[in-house]
Amino acid sequence: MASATALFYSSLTPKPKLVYQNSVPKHRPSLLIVSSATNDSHNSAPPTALKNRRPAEENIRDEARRHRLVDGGSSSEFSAKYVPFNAGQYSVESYSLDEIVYRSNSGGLLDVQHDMDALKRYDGAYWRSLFDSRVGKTTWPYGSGVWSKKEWVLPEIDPDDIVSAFEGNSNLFWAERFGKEFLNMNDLWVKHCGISHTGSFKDLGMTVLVSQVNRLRKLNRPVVGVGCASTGDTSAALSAYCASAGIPSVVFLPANKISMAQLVQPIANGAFVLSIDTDFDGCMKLIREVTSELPIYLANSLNSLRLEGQKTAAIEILQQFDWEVPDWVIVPGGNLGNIYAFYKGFKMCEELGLVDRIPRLVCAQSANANPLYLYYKSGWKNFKPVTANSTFASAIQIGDPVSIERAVYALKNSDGIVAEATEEELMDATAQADSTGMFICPHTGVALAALIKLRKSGVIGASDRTVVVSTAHGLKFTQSKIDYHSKAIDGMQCRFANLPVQVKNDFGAVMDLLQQYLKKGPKVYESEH
Ligand SMILES: Cc1ncc(COP(=O)(O)O)c(C=O)c1O
Ligand SMILES: N[C@@H](CCOP(=O)(O)O)C(=O)O
Repeated sequence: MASATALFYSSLTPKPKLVYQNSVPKHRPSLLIVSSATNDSHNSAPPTALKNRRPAEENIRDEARRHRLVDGGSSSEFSAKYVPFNAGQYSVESYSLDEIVYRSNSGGLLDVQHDMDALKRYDGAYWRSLFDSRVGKTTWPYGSGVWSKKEWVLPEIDPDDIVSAFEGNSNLFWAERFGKEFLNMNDLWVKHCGISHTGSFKDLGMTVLVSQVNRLRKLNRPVVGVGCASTGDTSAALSAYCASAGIPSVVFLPANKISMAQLVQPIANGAFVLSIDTDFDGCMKLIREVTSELPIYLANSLNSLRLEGQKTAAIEILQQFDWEVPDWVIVPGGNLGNIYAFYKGFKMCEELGLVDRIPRLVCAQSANANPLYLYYKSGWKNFKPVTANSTFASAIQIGDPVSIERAVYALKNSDGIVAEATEEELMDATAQADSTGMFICPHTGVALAALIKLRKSGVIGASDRTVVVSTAHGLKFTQSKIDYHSKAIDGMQCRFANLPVQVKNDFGAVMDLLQQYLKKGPKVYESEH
């Protein structure tokens, strides 16, 4: 006799439930019908078959390979190639991703163009289900937030060539107290891209670039090592991913302009580290010259491969809101690849029917390194690189951003805005965020300071759903926090400083202090110190 549960399920209109399995049936990427429950999670039946644990002698890469072999190989029905950035429909220039090319014939930027017609053979609901089905698994390579979107990233790479730390899937933090206390907002979110393998969003792009390098080396292309110029985070990601794949890495750092934590990352990961007596823009110029002479592959975001990984953070945000589109996304900008990556991720989701619009983008710059802001203020009339001044947001101390055209394109096509923040504004915003339980980097402080201004001017409304992209981990920037909280910054009030109180090793003295603190109330006590 049928059980009560079976009768209950049989009374529901059966709709195929799509569940991811790591085998990839040809012409139907990575989806398998395993039960006939409805898609409504309240009504869904438990899966009918339990998966067997893989044999002890097999690792997750082997397991994925075995499944591909059973399913008849891993040939992809999707593809991508390099084209000149924003070339227009009549351009025929294109390059295979297996070529080593960073610039178009005319010297312009490149973009990775996907075969959208092939992707459009599946509807938005299909892609949403596919991506959702891969979250939270350890299946190679889909346990990564980047590679869980493989068909939209590098569709043709063999999973065996992928170098991944299961990056991505970062926390989308509801900034409840910060929103309520400082901005009268209740739908404010911080996408913590810096809570990641090497502590910044660069991991998202670097897994893609280093995986492609791994493939190029297996194809015997002339790539002896990989190199970048860096303000600290790109070099950390590059050296870690290269070390994990056994590929040599070379990093050019502006001497004395990056944090100690960032400097030690490539050193520890065994990179060849050159500390050069110039700024980031000087290092960038040098690495471009060097990589055009030597078989060292360029890993900066001038290389459009990086942006394919970085764009998955945008897809993830939509996914985390159950495919509802936020009103605003605020991104700190330096070399300006990331703002375009976000635009591209959102735009692909719109074009492929996962969502019906894209959010408005805000790019936030430090006032000490603000070439995009100045360009925006000129009505996009007059772009001039600047010499970037020193800023606590040291990773965006960039005066001649390589992706300027990409950023302008992203902002114009998303009804976007550019904002800037002074040193005091960005450090205050950082301290305010930290006082509500975050521990953010100064670049995220730039983005929050921009948000504070846009809220005050009424551009962003109290109930607008807003996402601030946090780009690095605060632990990389502890010196700036120490300077702020010890009020050791010339000309800065440090209004939100929380000074430690020195007290002798004496019970009475400690009790006196605590009683004062409790009597006055923590808030009053803090503002007096
Ligand atoms: C922590 C951090 N935030 C923001 C940025 C800016 O990103 P992009 O250069 O893509 O504009 C960078 C690097 O430039 C960074 O390292
Ligand atoms: N902040 C970056 C600067 C270089 O940016 P990239 O995205 O072009 O590599 C860094 O951390 O080096």
